[in-house]
Amino acid sequence: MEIRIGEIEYANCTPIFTALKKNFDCSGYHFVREVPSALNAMLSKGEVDVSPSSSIEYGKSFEKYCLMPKISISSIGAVKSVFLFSRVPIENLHKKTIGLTTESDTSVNLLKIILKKKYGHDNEYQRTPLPLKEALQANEGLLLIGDAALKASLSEHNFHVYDLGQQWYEFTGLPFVFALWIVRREAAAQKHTEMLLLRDNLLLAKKLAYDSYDSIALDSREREWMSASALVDYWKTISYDLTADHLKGLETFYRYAAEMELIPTQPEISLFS
Ligand SMILES: C=C(O[C@@H]1C=C(C(=O)O)C=C[C@H]1O)C(=O)O
Repeated sequence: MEIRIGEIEYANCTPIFTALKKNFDCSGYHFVREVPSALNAMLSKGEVDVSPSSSIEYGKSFEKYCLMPKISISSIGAVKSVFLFSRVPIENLHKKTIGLTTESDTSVNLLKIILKKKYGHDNEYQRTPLPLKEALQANEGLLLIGDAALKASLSEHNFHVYDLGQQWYEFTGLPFVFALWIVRREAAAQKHTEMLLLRDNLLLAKKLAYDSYDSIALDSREREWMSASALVDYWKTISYDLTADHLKGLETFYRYAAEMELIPTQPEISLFS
């Protein structure tokens, strides 16, 4: 049976998907390229079977999902692609309105936790599709993720910039898990053999990717707007693992999210097998 796989259309997903497509038979896979918020919605509705998706999506609806083991999109410190841009220093953002990218579900909640728990701020939030400069005319701050954040950080501007992976690490001393490979339980049951093979292929693809960042960068579509060496640096910054320490970071994130009623309850972690 065919597996429908979500593919985040950001540079952070290029290594794993390139290695998967290059080294394994993908004829039984149908890939859907989208931004994370769209993939979360498709996963929730059953329009894809499995996807790297916002970690908060698992937290919101864990009963209907399980997780691919040993794989994620995380950072241990700075992440380089999840930024709060601000007209004023972060300490002065109390009561200010912050614009939020329409592409994210996890980082918007991470930002709410950081501003509330680390800085003691209360803020208004507003989703906006506007680019950096326009969004910061209407709001005091702006959250961007993924390629838009990478591009904005490479552009010329005079705003204050805060890396949310770094902010989290300073606050908790733990990794931050932005995305998990979330599997719909229904698909895991119906397509069990195929899903087991995908799990094995993915974990091998992760290893192969770690060893071939240079060659993956040379052929990547991101080369149009980012140098190969900057891409390799970026991929080396991201942690694609899901270790006990990552899970500690994830559970800490869920604990804060539940405390702030951003999710209904602390989710149980259940791994696909
Ligand atoms: C590190 C990143 O992690 C992402 C952040 C996500 C979110 O905020 O919901 C979802 C998927 C990841 O791609 C990034 O996109 O820059």
